Amino acid sequence: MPSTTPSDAPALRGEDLRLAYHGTVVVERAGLRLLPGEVTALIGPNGSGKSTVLRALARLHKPEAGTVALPDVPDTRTLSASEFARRVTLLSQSRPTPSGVCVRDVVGYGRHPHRGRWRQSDPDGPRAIAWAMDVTGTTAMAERPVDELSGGELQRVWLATCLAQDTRVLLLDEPTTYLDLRYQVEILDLVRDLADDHGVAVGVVLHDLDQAAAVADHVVLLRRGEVVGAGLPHEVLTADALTETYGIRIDVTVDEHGRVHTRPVGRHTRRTRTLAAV
Ligand SMILES: Nc1ncnc2c1ncn2[C@@H]1O[C@H](COP(=O)(O)OP(=O)(O)OP(=O)(O)O)[C@@H](O)[C@H]1O
Repeated sequence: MPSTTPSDAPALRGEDLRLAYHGTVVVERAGLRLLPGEVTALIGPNGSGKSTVLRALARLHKPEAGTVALPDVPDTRTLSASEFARRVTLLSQSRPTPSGVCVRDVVGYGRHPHRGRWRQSDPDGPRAIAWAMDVTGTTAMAERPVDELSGGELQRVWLATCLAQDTRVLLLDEPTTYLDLRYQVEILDLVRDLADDHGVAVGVVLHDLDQAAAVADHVVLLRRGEVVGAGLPHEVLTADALTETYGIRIDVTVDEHGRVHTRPVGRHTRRTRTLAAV
């Protein structure tokens, strides 16, 4: 993946998005700007509209109002599916698993937009596929059928498929779901590297607020289909905003490195026992 010069112009922009299912509006006036070389985390409770926004940015959900724009394309609806897929990719929450297809071939699906309708040659394909499999730790399973993989292995294969697509914008819907701790950390490190070293603009939905604070340059907080906070992690992830948004008490601390840590306080939270009480 080539590196590029960082720029202040958004690599992908959603403006004033109104999104609905069967006439029921679930997201209103949402705006989002993904900058090259930066990671933007979308956070918010279940049903707040994160996936719907991400799908709209990926052109998989047609807005009732508003636009999705690339730097040189004011309305991405004017692009063909392949043109758009060469510039933006989405790792969605769930995908049907093809049966009897090996990992290498599934990762190769990511090259479709580069091959065109007549399956022209794709000289960069083998290198892109090998790189995507390498950085996601899927090379060793290249010949295995994907329908035999665990949830976490499959998640890494789908991520490899997105990376093989070699786009400047990467959208990830809960990419750490199913992953054990090691791969959660490795995938988020990879996301950071893609932004830092390759100038990729990343939009990522995360439920883990500490992960969002650690990996993201910007955080966008959604509540009931509205953007209620956007900015640097320590600006958005405040105890008041999180407590109000999630409906439970959430304590927030900022450590000496400026990193935000959140702590939901529920009735299950064990009280600290003092020695005297034992
Ligand atoms: N296919 C659908 N048909 C009708 N309503 C839907 C559909 N998909 C989502 N919704 C509704 O749209 C709203 C936003 O859903 P969305 O999946 O975007 O939320 P989310 O923040 O990603 O949630 P989660 O954290 O649970 O994944 C919810 O009220 C949800 O019930």
